[in-house]
Amino acid sequence: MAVFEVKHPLVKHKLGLMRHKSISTKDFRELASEVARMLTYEATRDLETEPHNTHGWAGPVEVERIKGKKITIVPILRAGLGMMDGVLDLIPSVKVSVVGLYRDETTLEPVTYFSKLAGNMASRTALILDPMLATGGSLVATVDMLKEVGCTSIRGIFLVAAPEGIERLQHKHPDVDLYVAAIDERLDENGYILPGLGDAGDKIFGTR
Ligand SMILES: O=P(O)(O)OC[C@H]1O[C@H](OP(=O)(O)OP(=O)(O)O)[C@H](O)[C@@H]1O
Ligand SMILES: O=c1cc[nH]c(=O)[nH]1
Ligand SMILES: [Mg+2]
Repeated sequence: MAVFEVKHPLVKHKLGLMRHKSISTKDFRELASEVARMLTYEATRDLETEPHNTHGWAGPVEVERIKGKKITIVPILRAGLGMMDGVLDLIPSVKVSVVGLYRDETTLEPVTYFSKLAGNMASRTALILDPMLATGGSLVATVDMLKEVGCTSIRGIFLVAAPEGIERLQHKHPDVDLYVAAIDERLDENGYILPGLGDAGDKIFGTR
C-alpha cells in the first residue's frame, strides 16, 4: 500500500486556511473542492494513455487519450460530496457511485445507509472521496462494498488522514493506495483527528 502525501505549496496553503477555527461554510466548501482538484491531479498521474488520430488545424495529428479502465468516483455521504465538484472539474465524464455511511458516535463504527454504484464495477478504477480518514472504519467498509461487486482497482482521496486510519487500511486492504493533503498527528478520545479540521461534514453543510 502506498500513501502519497501531496506536498505542493498550494495544497499546504489551502489546507492551512481550512484549519482556521472560524472559517465560513462558503470558504471551507470552496477550499475542499480546490484541494480535491489538486489531489485528483496526483491520483490520476499514472493513468495509461494510447495514441489516437485526430484532425488537427494543419491536417491529421496523432494525440494521446486515456485508455484502460474507466473511472468511477465514490463520494462517501455526506462529507465526500464536498470534494466532488473539484474532482469533476478534472474528470468530468466519470460515473458517480454514491455510498452513505455515518460513524456511530459511541462505538465509532460505520453504519451503512445507502449505496448506488455504477454498473460494471469490475472494469472500473474507483476513486473514493472523503475529507477525513480517522479510525478508518468508514473507508474499510466502503472498500468492502466495492470489492463485493468485483472492483479490483481502488484508490482513496482524503484531505486529512490519521495514522490510525492508515494503519487499519494497511491491515485490511493493503492493495488500496491513498492520496492525501496531510497526515496528521493522532485521534483524540472521541475519534476526531488532531490537529485535523473538526467535523468536515458539518463544516461543508453548515449544520450543527
Ligand atoms: O475514519 P472514520 O473513523 O470512519 O471517520 C471518518 C468518517 O467520519 C466522517 O463522516 P461522518 O460520520 O461524520 O458523516 P457525515 O459525512 O454525514 O458528517 C467523515 O466524513 C468520514 O466519512
Ligand atoms: O476528525 C474527524 C473525524 C471524523 N470525521 C470528521 O469529520 N472529522
Ligand atoms: Mg460528520
